[in-house]
Amino acid sequence: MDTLQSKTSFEEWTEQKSNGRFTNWLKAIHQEKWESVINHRFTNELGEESLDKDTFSQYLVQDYAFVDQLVKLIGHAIGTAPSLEDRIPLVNFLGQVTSEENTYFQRSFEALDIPEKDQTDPQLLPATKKFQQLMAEAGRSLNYANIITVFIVAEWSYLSWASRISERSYSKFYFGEWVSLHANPEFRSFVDWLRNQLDQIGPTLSTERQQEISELFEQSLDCEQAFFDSAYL
Ligand SMILES: Cc1ncc(CO)c(N)n1
Repeated sequence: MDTLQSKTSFEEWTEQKSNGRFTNWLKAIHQEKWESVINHRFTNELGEESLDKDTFSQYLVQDYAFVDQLVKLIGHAIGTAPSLEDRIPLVNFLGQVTSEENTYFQRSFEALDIPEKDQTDPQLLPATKKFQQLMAEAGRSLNYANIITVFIVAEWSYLSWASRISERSYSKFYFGEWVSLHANPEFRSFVDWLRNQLDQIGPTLSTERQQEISELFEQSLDCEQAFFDSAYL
């Protein structure tokens, strides 16, 4: 396990690295939490298709509410991105979430017999509310770096665990497609592009602001962890 302290500044860290990406610094200083999220029991059971159907159903219901807030966050990212060139990949990704991913949820809800009320107005778990609040707050900051930091944790962590379990074939489409939605070449290149956005901004920020971004990255990881944990409550 990495022995880096969360206090290691980006400046200190890059001195020992040639071409160290800002987002790799963020991951390195929160390595333990990162590993815990991407190797969560939920992802392991999903990868073995041994995940309990009710556990997955509850997770999907909560996640659809997460996705609604994520769509709003992407809207804020689009509005605060520095140029049209930067807005376009965000717009395309937003299009995917609201088409392919949205219909994945619709088809899964039907296959899993999820009541209408749970699809449109579910009882939110505390972890879902907390994550929504973090995204809403980042959106309200109207600060592109803050906004994409939360966004990066969400997409990069999903890419990481999904890639680990994407080799096998799945008998249930709602398991298999949930993995392939987060482990395909287009998604991979979007996540890399998104990280690059922050890799470019990060090094230009003051040490204090870099520390704030690091804290936001950590809070986002905490939200991911709690979100998976609450599938088992
Ligand atoms: C909780 C959570 N984090 C990240 C993603 C990826 O968008 C998701 N669907 N749900």
